Amino acid sequence: MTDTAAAAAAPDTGPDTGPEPGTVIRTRGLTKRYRGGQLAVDGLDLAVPAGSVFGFLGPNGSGKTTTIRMLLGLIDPTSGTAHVLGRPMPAAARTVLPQVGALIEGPALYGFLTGRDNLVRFDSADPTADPRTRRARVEDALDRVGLAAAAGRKAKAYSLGMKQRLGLAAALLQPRSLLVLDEPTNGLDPQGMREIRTLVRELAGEGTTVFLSSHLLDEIEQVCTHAAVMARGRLLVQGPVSALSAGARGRLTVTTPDPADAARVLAEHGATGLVTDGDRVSTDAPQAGVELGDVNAALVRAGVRVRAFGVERASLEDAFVALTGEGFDVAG
Ligand SMILES: Nc1ncnc2c1ncn2[C@@H]1O[C@H](COP(=O)(O)OP(=O)(O)OP(=O)(O)O)[C@@H](O)[C@H]1O
Repeated sequence: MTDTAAAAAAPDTGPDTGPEPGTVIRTRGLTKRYRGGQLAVDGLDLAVPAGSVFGFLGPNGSGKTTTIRMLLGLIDPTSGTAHVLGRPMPAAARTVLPQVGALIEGPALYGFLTGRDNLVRFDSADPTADPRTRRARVEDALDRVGLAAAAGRKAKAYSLGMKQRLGLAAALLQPRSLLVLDEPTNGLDPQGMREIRTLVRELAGEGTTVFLSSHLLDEIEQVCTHAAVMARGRLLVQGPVSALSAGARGRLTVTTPDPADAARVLAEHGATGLVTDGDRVSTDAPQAGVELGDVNAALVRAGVRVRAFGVERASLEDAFVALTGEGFDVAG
């Protein structure tokens, strides 16, 4: 039996506690072991709040695409459950998927057709789409992704960024509650990345929940309200991006012509993680309860000439390093 046949045969109920209100995607113990034995996703408990831009972050091979394929009912989990828009997947795929716009592994476009005609083709393939309003839907979708002016050009002449936007336009032909985008900026130049990020922010502003996978930490920081971090098929952490970054302490940096004295004074005040680099001495940010002004005063009292003094906010990357004890290796 194929995966799809198994999915169709599965009943629309399951041995789990069901969805949660305000949660657009909920998985419990979601696990996928491929036939070759590879454990791609291992006991994933994911909760994506309605209205969030949710970044699904992890190095290549960490299980992001496999998870997305299970969420969309394209492959069956080995065990565990997934609810999307409150319904179990893959059992409820037929009712759920029309409300979900998805862009995975690049859009399937006909290069010899214009951008507009590609959208007409997508719309015609949708049995629920009224042919009488097709033109308006297509023009509206082109407009939303900023391709109205280029709509009459053949898709093969489009840049990679334009092709991605055309794929998004196809996903937006119908109103969607949820957009699922697998590495939407992969392979794009900085301008193309900016276009996609702007579009994602706009869509989120209109109330669409966006679930996007990425291996780029700064991308997640720039566009996402929430994030989950995957490594080797397991979920390391999830939550609001601000809370994830806050989990890491940030760094206190002192710029001074007297770095050796500064390092000594900071060490005497219990600083950890001391690093001296030329005229900059940095340490882990002091624990809560330590008054930064006191640290600065101690430096000055000891004769250290302080040129600059400040705490740099922790980034998501700091949080990731703190969590895993290793850098974020995109090569996986
Ligand atoms: N069809 C398959 N059969 C066997 N193993 C697979 C299959 N698809 C993926 N894998 C393996 O499962 C693991 C997770 O892959 P997956 O593609 O889900 O990761 P990813 O985080 O999306 O990475 P990428 O960004 O490279 O797609 C990898 O070790 C991969 O080699």
